[in-house]
Order: sequence, then structure tokens, then C-alpha cells
Amino acid sequence: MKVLKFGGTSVGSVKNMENVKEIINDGEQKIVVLSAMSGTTNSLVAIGDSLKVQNVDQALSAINALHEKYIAVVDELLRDETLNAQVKDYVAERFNFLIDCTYKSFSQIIENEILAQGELLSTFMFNAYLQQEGVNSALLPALDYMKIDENKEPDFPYIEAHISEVLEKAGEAEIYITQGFICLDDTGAVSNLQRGGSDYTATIIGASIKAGEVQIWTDIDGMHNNDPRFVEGTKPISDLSFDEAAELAYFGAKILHPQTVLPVRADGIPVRLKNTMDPEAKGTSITSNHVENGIKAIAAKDNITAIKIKSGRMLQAHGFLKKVFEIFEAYKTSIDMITTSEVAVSLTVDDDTYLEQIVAELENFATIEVDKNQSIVCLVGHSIVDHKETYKLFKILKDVNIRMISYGGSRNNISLLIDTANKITTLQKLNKYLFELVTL
Ligand SMILES: Nc1ncnc2c1ncn2[C@@H]1O[C@H](COP(=O)(O)OP(=O)(O)OP(=O)(O)O)[C@@H](O)[C@H]1O
Ligand SMILES: N[C@@H](CC(=O)O)C(=O)O
Repeated sequence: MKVLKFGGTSVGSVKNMENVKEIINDGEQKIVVLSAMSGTTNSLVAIGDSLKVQNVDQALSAINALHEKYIAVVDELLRDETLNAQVKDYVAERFNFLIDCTYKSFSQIIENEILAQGELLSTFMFNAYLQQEGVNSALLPALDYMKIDENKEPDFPYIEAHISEVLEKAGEAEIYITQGFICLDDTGAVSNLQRGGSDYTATIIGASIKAGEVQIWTDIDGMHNNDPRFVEGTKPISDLSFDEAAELAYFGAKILHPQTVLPVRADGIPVRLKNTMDPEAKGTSITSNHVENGIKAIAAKDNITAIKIKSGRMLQAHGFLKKVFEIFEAYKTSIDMITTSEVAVSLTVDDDTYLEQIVAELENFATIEVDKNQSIVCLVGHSIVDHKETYKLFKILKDVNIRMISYGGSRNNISLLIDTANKITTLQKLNKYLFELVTL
């Protein structure tokens, strides 16, 4: 069985939902994972933020505005009176739940429950729409099988056991619809797989049922060789290896949630990125094969903090790096990039939750400098470190100030740390030097 995931834009309007129906209704049995309609999760985040600061009026007016939007979508999507009434009841139930949250004292659990409503709404509405159109579909409630453990990793034994039960309970159907993003945590409370997490839901399901293929349907024709939001003339990449796709997703290519390919890599389950608005476009195929060498793509990850740790005699003092790493380990903060010299080590983190505590502990034996608002620009491809065109990237040194370079850590990745203010220029210039064949 295949698993197909459709993102927020793909279910973001009635027109797009009709496209999705055309794509999935091909007679093959499949599981379809849906995101919330585009904009909904952002609105739910804003509602949660208002409640966090006890601005109940603001939360209520955002809840009402969103409810009205859903009523309009239901009226446009569902002409069948019975289904229309059924879905409006369900929508009212979800919005009453949100209103109830405004009376409760705010907590992380309430916040997660608020965020879960978008996927609950989109899947219920879309399943009713398929029924209206005579498609044999059934809902698989994600909260009955999707679970993360105490390290926020998918709890595969639980998921595998429960998804089979849920499939059996749903009965024979051609299309199973399920919610992306939402899950239970190790305590059984409602949680999620982080923003953009529906991609991850699809590959977790894919790995759990040993799917033949996972397809991620979005609003662009596959992974492009640079960020299309900042660079003109980017091109889709037809083939990527799991390793290349994992690096690009981790280092900021927004089209994929950072963990997307990890669940399916070991079993070699192919992942295909496709465009809902242009289903004939080839898209990107992600498999175990390394198709060609050289730089394939550039991505950038923001909100990076750089920490420089200076000590008089770093390298001679063996055990120095161990001391540094132990502090990061104690605060469960992972390090992305690292460079060393005789007197200093510079490293980066993307999670600054415990920055103050980490810096305080490092200051016991070193002088610390912290730079916020940094971005990692990452170049990915098979064996790029020895490719004949790679030298061209260093022309970027004359355009922007590079704070750190990581070259050779892996043969497939070169990373540059820059000030975020220089990100767009860096992406545009690198595009020119590497992909537009400028003679140097
Ligand atoms: N390298 C890249 N290749 C393709 N798209 C990219 C790349 N980098 C950033 N993007 C952006 O990613 C967007 C698609 O991802 P996005 O997560 O918004 O999709 P979605 O289908 O709405 O899914 P979701 O609801 O899960 O967020 C594209 O519209 C594009 O602007
Ligand atoms: N709805 C969630 C998850 C997803 O779309 O993948 C988000 O907007 O982040």
C-alpha cells in the first residue's frame, strides 16, 4: 500500500481539495495523510499565544473568525445536506472545544490540544467530501495509533501494533484518511511532531506498514536546487539519495520536515515529492541510489546561535572538548557545526532554551562569546568535497563575511555560518557561482 501526504496548500481551498480527490481516486488502496488547511495552524498558534498572556478577548475573536471561515468552506464543499449538517456539527464541536480552552488555565497540554484541531477539522471535512463524491473512504484517527516516546522519537512498536488495529476497525475501504502532525506523547497526552510534521507522519506510517512508496504532495514540483522564496530561477532536482535529502531537510529546505526521510531510509522505501497543482510534473524521487556527483542543492537554516569558547591552552589541555560536550549533553542541546583552533572552539546550536545555563557553566573554565541571529547555509551533493566545480563556492568569501566553514565533516555536505542579514545575498550569489555557470 502507498502513503500519500497532502500539505496545507493542497487542502487549503475547495478547488485544491478537488484536485486532491482526482489524484487519489485511481482505484488503488492507499493511506492519505492530511495537514491542516493552510493558515489554520498559524491561527491556532496565535490563539494559544493570546491565552498564554491571558488575552481572552483576542483569543475569542480569533476563534470566531476561524469558525466563520470553516462554515464558508463547508458550504462550498458539501452540497449534500446531510453531510453538510453532519460536518457543521463536528466543526461546531471543535470550536466549542476551543472556546472551553479560554476558561481553563493555560498549560502545554492545552496548547497542544489547541494545535491539534486543524488536522482534525481538515480530515473530517475531506472524508465527508469523498463520501459525497461516492469514494469509498474511512477515517483513521491518528491519536489512536501515533505516539512518541520520552525522547520525542516515534514509538514504532506501539505505532505498528496500533495502526493494524485501527485499520482493521475502520473496515475495508479504498482510501484511508488520517491526520498528519498530531500524536500522543509518552504520558498519553495530545502532542505533535513539530511544525510541518505531517511529512514525518507519512514516513512513520510508511515505515510501520512497510509501504511500497511514500508520496509528499505539495505546492511545488519537487525539491529545488535553492530556496525558491529567495532565489529566482531555481530548478527541481529529479533524484536525491536519502542522505542528501536528509541533509537538505535538516538544514532548512522547508519543503520537507527535518526528520522526514529517517523512518524510511533503513528499509529503502522510496519517497516521491509531487506537485498537487501540476500532478504530471516529475517531481523529486528520493531513494538509496546516488545518481551523480557534485553540488545538487543549497539550503539555509535560521535562528542559529554561535558560541565561541576561548581558553588559553585548549588543545594541550586534553579533555577540554569532553568537558565542553558534557555540558551540552547535560542540557540535551545538540551541536550542529563545530570548528577548532589552538585557543578556541566555535560551535552552533539551533535550540537556545538552555543557552543561559550552558554559558554560565562554560564560563567556569573559558571566555565565552555568543552571537545570535546566525544562519547555516548548507551545500549538499554526493562527494561534493572532491568535485571539480566545488572550488567556485569560495568566491562567496569576497561577498559576505563567513563566520565558520565546515568542510570535510562529511563528503556530501559543506556548511557556512553567516549573519542572517546576509542570507539572501549569500543564497543568490552561490546560485550564480555554482549553478549559473559563471566562468571564474
Ligand atoms: N529547496 C526547496 N525546494 C522546494 N521548495 C522549497 C525549498 N525551500 C523552501 N521551499 C518552500 O517549501 C514550500 C513547500 O513546503 P510547505 O511545508 O509550505 O508545504 P505544504 O504542502 O503546505 O505542507 P505543510 O502543510 O506540511 O506545511 C514551497 O512552496 C517553497 O516555497
Ligand atoms: N499543520 C501543521 C503540520 C503540517 O502542516 O505539516 C503545521 O502547519 O505546521
